[in-house]
Amino acid sequence: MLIVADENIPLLDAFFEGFGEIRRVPGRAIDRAMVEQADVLLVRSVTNVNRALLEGSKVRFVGTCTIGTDHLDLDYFQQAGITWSSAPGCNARGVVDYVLGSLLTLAEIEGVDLTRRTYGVVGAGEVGGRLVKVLQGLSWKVLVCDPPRQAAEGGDYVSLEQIVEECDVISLHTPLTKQGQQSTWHLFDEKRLNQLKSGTWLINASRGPVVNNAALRDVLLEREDLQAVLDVWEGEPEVDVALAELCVLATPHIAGYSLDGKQRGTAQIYQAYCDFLGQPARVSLSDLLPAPWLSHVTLNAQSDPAWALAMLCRGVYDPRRDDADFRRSLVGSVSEQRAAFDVLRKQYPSRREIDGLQVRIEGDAPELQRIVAALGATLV
Ligand SMILES: NC(=O)C1=CN([C@@H]2O[C@H](COP(=O)(O)OP(=O)(O)OC[C@H]3O[C@@H](n4cnc5c(N)ncnc54)[C@H](O)[C@@H]3O)[C@@H](O)[C@H]2O)C=CC1
Ligand SMILES: O=C(O)C(=O)[C@H](O)COP(=O)(O)O
Repeated sequence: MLIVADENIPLLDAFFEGFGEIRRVPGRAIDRAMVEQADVLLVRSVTNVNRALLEGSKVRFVGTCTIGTDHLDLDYFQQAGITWSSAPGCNARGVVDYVLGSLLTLAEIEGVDLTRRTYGVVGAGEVGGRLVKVLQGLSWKVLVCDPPRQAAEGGDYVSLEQIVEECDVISLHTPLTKQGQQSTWHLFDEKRLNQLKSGTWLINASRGPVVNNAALRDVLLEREDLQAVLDVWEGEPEVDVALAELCVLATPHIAGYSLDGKQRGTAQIYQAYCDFLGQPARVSLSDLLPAPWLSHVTLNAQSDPAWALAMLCRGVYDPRRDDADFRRSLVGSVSEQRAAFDVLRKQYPSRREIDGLQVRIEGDAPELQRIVAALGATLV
């Protein structure tokens, strides 16, 4: 049995060595010849898996250790009888932590009180839903736009127009879709970007083409009042360097790159593969994840709540380092810049999730308790 796998999938041996030969290959280089004799193909977001890649191969199971599925041709899988799985929610918390870190940076630069802003979350699934919970837990005002969920379940959702009209901060968490009424390709096009109210912060950690990058660059050049944070780019690994330079934070698609999230992705695909084979899972992620570098924090009850929020978030993850590393890579030729994008992702440092923290508060401090609970950390 042959498993062809993206070399950037962590814990491949720990989870898959019992099933057969594992052949590790660079994700962007995977081609027909590489998969022809494979029974199982394990990928990340950088490999387009479609008829052109798989037709004539032995592949019967495709797993992507990611949340997004826009690189998979699911219609073809169905026609060809190929079982597939993604890893829903695996790195959602990492993205939430990225957004929190971005908000802290924006607030510092702009001299703004985060408690007084109105937040718009577009797409309220695994990522957006968790982000909404955190923001609401902090008692910040949040509007949520998710037309598919609104149509399916009803509930307290608003239109995208209302988000654009009323929100000071807009964070995008939709999948990338190109068809249908709720298509998200260029959801933020030139027209919508021009409608953003004065002083809006726009954060995109979903997929690059959800925002028209060329239009965003032009709008940012025109309007100094707007601030953008981009983790994902149209055409990545190539990025519009001029656009990156206009962003407050620019990062190479690492919002979800917590160690926990990446390893969870592999574990979920392992579980899906065991289900496909009809056999019990024998390997458990909890036995494999290392202890976090920072696990216990003690706060004095007199701590300033804004300081405590920033300290707890940044103690675990601060996107400014990723931004600095990325900016240093935006030099040289296009091919050097493309290579650097992938190297930064491949060599990404170990990063954990904020909700893994255990926080002790010395004394009675309801406001601090609320912050700890909102972050999903454990009060001990
Ligand atoms: N930057 C990064 O590192 C990461 C990026 N992602 C991206 O984030 C996306 C969202 O992730 P999840 O929340 O886990 O996905 P999800 O599938 O759980 O939720 C997506 C939500 O978006 C909603 N939606 C779809 N079309 C919409 C539209 N036109 N307007 C508003 N809402 C719409 C859906 O109804 C759903 O509730 C993924 O598809 C992936 O592309 C995910 C993980 C990491
Ligand atoms: O899970 C997703 O969806 C993501 O965007 C991942 O963070 C992408 O990571 P790679 O698969 O590109 O390594």
